[in-house]
Amino acid sequence: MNSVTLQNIKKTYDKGNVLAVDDVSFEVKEGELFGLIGPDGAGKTSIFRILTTLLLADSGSASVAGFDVVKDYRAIRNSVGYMPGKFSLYQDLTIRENLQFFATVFGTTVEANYDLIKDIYEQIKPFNNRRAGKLSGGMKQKLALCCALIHKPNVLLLDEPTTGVDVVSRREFWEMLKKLKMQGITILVSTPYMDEASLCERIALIQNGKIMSVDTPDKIIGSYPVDLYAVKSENIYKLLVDLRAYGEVASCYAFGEFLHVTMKEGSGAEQIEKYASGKGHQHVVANKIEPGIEDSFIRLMSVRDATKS
Ligand SMILES: Nc1ncnc2c1ncn2[C@@H]1O[C@H](COP(=O)(O)OP(=O)(O)OP(=O)(O)O)[C@@H](O)[C@H]1O
Repeated sequence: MNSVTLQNIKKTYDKGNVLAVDDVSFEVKEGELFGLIGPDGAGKTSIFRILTTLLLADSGSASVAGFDVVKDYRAIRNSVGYMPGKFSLYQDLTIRENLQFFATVFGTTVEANYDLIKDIYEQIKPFNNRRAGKLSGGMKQKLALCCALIHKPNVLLLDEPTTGVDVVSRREFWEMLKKLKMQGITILVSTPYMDEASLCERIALIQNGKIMSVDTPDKIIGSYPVDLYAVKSENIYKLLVDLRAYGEVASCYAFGEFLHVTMKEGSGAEQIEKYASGKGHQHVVANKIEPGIEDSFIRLMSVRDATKS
């Protein structure tokens, strides 16, 4: 059974001039940890706001926990835990007061649902009397997650929960999500960090409001259709310019200290090295590598742009 479904959802702003969500369809299965992965402005927040009944789509339909986002908006609000991208807690209330506030809004108490939040809450409990505005990013994120869980939702919708949070807190957060998933909660989480894709069971890659692919991270990476090379030399910027001008190169982009390069048919690492050396580059290294999600994302984007033009 699906816990979240979107069918042909479209959303525009500014009287139709900004197309934020472009005919988006995907499903999140019950109990799944599903990632919506895309850069800033891709349309993630608009999708979350539509799913949490805070925004109406122009067209299409969507349901969460079996409830239609338009007809059954009241029921959705009770069965969904939502953690918005922007910090949503009351800055002037303490940790304890924020939790109590959210519990009261949902007609419950912190004590009644303690089991579900216990592991997360106990990490911030020593700071119970600190105002939310004075917490670190990681602590705010834990408190926001506790507040989103306080009414025992079946589905958690987390919009960029790890944005701006340090690496250790990000890792801890994903561990918490895995534990919540094990308790049967369906989780839809968005992130601009491609490295977090591998922590999800399935992902949807989104760019400019359009879903480019929906599958497991392994399958998306496995469907990368050509060989990929990591290339470097002593002058990486000149190498980028030279390789982009080389007729045998299909794509070339900077990736950390390397360039990631794909070639037109029949060409390989040796040919890259020979060409670069011929252009006067020193210490040229070209190795065939396994692509990652970011490479798949870039390729899907360029394929889509090529079919558009
Ligand atoms: N209220 C609004 N009025 C006009 N344009 C908007 C509005 N909200 C979002 N947009 C535009 O819609 C597009 C999608 O924005 P959205 O916030 O849904 O994306 P996002 O992937 O969540 O990115 P971000 O992390 O930057 O919020 C962007 O081009 C954004 O500028």
